[in-house]
Amino acid sequence: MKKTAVIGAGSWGTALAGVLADNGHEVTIWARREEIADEINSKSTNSKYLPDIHLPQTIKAVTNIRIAAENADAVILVVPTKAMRAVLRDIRPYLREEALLVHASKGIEPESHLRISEIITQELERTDVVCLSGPSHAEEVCRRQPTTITCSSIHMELAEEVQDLFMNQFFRVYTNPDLIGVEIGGALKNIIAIGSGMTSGLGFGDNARAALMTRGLAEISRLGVKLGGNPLTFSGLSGLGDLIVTCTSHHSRNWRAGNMIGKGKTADEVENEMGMVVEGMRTAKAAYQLSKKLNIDMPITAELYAVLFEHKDVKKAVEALMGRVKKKEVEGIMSGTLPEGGKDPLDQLEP
Ligand SMILES: NC(=O)C1=CN([C@@H]2O[C@H](COP(=O)(O)OP(=O)(O)OC[C@H]3O[C@@H](n4cnc5c(N)ncnc54)[C@H](O)[C@@H]3O)[C@@H](O)[C@H]2O)C=CC1
Ligand SMILES: O=C(CO)COP(=O)(O)O
Repeated sequence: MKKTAVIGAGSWGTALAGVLADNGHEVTIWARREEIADEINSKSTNSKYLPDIHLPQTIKAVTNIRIAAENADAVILVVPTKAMRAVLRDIRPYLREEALLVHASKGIEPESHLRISEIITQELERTDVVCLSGPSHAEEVCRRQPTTITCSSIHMELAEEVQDLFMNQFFRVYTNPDLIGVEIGGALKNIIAIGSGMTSGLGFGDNARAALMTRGLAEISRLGVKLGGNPLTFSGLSGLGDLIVTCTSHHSRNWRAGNMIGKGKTADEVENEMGMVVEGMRTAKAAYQLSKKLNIDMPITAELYAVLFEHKDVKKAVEALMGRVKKKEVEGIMSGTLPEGGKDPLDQLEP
């Protein structure tokens, strides 16, 4: 039994707190708002973020980050990307050096273009962080429905500790040493999920969604490989797996946001209405900036950026994508044009 602190009492932090409590760990969840902590402590519910869900009664909530962190053996950071730096600055004085450090957030910071583990390293001056990422809607995890997920770190022994911490009969955890690929896949699929929601909002069907997901995965992989990710990671749980779960589900806030935009709302209206984080919006800005800086072709991201930040009409964005110049479908070994810096995926397949 470990003392664990979950930092962030939104849907995902609360769901992960439930898994840890099911596994017999002591769980303290840090909530920013008093009323959320009170509700968790008095009723074992978090109705704003997870309506109709009863949490294990052993979960305790606090609003003082020091109390959550100071005795914890493992600290799980689960706040939106835009809040991560401020939370890290608040928690830093109370973190034990030997505490296992995990994050489960999905995003890239605009302007700095840093992944979450890089933000953590910058703010805490430690590299011993593990990322937990994969196809996992909080609403289903809370109902103990079968879920698979990946954890990754540059220190694989720590990833294995996190695998042991979370793994149970309904929550199956794999490890993957490719931290760059795991974080990039988890962050960028949210952009494509917004696009998938838009196609439904526009009244398009399965063909459009399949097109967007497949070509979306191609551009996620293109950027991810350029940044140093393993091409195979993008067809794994944190890549294709998470792309499927977010592009095809009404649980996804990114999908729902895109759907509303497809039906005619502006990005600002949607962000105000959602009341929950829509990570894909800011990540679209970061990915667009990165694609320009690194000269990577990311047409779907570029069109979504124009819709979200330059008021481009969604239908015009679809026309632009469909009217692009002729292209070959496959990059790399099959077309004889391996992306610059990319490794041949066939060389990395295990026998
Ligand atoms: N909901 C899900 O099923 C999954 C979410 N994630 C990721 O987990 C991260 C957190 O998302 P959710 O819990 O779903 O979001 P949410 O929208 O359900 O909750 C966000 C939480 O962050 C807190 N928060 C917002 N701004 C803050 C600030 N400035 N400082 C401190 N706390 C702040 C809110 O009070 C709330 O507790 C995101 O990066 C998301 O992509 C990852 C996997 C699954
Ligand atoms: O990342 C998720 C599932 O794996 C949740 O996606 P949303 O943030 O779009 O709800």
